[in-house]
Amino acid sequence: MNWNPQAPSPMPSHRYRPYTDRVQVPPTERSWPSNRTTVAPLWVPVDLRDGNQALAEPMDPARKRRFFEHLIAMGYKEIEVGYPSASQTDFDFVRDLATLGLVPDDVTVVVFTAARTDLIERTFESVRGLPNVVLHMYTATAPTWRSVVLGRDRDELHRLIFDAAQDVARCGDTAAGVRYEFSPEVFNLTEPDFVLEVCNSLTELWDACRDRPVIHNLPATVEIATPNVYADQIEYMHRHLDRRDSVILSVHPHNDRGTGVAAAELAVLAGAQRVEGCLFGNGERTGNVDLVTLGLNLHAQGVDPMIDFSDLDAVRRTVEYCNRISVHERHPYGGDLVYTAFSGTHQDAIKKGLAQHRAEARAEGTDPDLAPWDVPYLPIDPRDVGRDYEAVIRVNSQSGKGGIAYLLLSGYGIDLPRGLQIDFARRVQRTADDSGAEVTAQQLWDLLLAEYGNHGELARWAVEHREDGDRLRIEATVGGAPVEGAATASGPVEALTRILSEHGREVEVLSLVAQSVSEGSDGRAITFARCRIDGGTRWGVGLDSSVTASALESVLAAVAGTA
Ligand SMILES: CC(=O)SCCNC(=O)CCNC(=O)[C@H](O)C(C)(C)COP(=O)(O)OP(=O)(O)OC[C@H]1O[C@@H](n2cnc3c(N)ncnc32)[C@H](O)[C@@H]1OP(=O)(O)O
Ligand SMILES: CC(C)C(=O)C(=O)O
Repeated sequence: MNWNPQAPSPMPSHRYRPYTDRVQVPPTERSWPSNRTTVAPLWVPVDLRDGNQALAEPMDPARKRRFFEHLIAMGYKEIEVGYPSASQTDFDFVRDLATLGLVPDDVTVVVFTAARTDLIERTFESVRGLPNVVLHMYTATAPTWRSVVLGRDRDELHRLIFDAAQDVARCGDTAAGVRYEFSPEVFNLTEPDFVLEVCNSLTELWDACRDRPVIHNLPATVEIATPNVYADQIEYMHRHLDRRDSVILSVHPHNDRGTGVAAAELAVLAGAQRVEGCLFGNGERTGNVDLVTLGLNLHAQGVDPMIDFSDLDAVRRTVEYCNRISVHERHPYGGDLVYTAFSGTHQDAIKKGLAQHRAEARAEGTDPDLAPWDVPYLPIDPRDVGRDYEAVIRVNSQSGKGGIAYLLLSGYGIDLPRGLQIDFARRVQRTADDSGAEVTAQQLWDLLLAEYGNHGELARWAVEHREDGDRLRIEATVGGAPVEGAATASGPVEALTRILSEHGREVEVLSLVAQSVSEGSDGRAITFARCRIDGGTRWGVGLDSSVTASALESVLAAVAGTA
């Protein structure tokens, strides 16, 4: 129940206006809701500029270089490398890229500048010698920025931008592979007709053509509305920008409302061809849109992101090292916990799903890593991004038999019989509840043996195969009482039950399952015995290098457990 609507609210929400009062959303014929994304847009990481300017400690040259090289290795083809007129570090970094030949031929570097002659000239100085360059000029265009920050009306601001664009055209040697980008900063709060007026004038001034298109980058500098509103704004520009085939329509969402990814995805449906963002969503305030999530969202829909995410942990380590900001455990695709289930029903479903996936791949003769994926609760196969199944299931007090069985199977190669899974899960839950902590595979193994195992009951044994059956001779203790004797039966386990009967212990072996243990067991056998004893049923587990001894021990352990 919400608080009493008559009482004063603790939240001063009345201070804020709905976006409908602030944004002019143009009337638009809207086709984006029924569009589908079937190819990846051009991704442009801006970590070295927008991400970097948001860091408490901007990257030093070594970090910048490591980040840049990782972006290249991942396959990014256009990379914003800095704001070279703003700092000597950025200027020197761009010069290093040029003089040390660090930029592959198929990669374009983007350099960022404000619309000021001195800054533009300095920016061009920084890129001398680089073959493929985009000069990216920006100016805020939204009403509040015009009046409060820049002190210019629409016409005056248009003049400022146009003059600076002329400087760009004067300094830029287009023959030498320089292209131009313009960002009307805070596009999402700017009147659409003003954006069109400014952008179209630059398209003409810079003489955009199909072979040398201009980039108009339309930022949601501060996210203020739901993503569908941004999509409407982008579709309107997509439909109305002049020389559309000579313009690359780019978007640059931020994440103030937590919907940066959705905004970018809908903007692409609405006609955007290029997306600027940062890996794992670093950037001003709540960050730029996250290029990792965007890329892997496409991957999860069967669309090649055209970026190599196959070692996502290495990407994450680089980003964390360079930004000095850690990636959250729940971060989509890259967080430590995102392929891990603790809860029982999820674990059960994943375990069944993985088993079915493997079985189907085997039946089709397909590599499981390449076979179609449809495993409950796992939108993608963790192995696609270099994660292992080991971490998929972890056990705590919320877990059930499926997860426990999965850990023992993956850790020790043993497949607990279903009845034992149910019985053991109750005991594990008690232990986890008591400690409040996670239970590892090793702890489960120890607990299994402690709860059901043999504890030195079988001191000596021998089986003689004879005409009339197997003759078993044993010396053992059960619940502290000695059990010694011999009996002949069709097998050693039946003979054991006869010896036990002679000692006053009636035991019926209901099932016996023997397996070999994989992990660090020196080829040991494990046997799970389900026995009816004194009117109840009880599980026993035997572990031994001999299969026969492990079977005998499992029965003795079941009897000892009831003593
Ligand atoms: C949304 C974004 O991410 S935008 C990028 C923001 N990034 C940064 O600011 C990081 C680097 N910036 C800097 O190092 C500095 O701001 C510099 C070197 C570029 C300029 O420094 P300064 O000359 O000291 O100016 P300052 O930082 O105070 O900038 C404000 C001035 O630039 C003007 N200005 C702001 N943006 C722009 C623009 N895009 N184009 C032209 N002028 C602009 C302002 O109106 C103001 O002018 P005024 O002094 O006449 O009032
Ligand atoms: C100027 C643009 C590209 C920007 O960084 C922003 O709006 O956030």
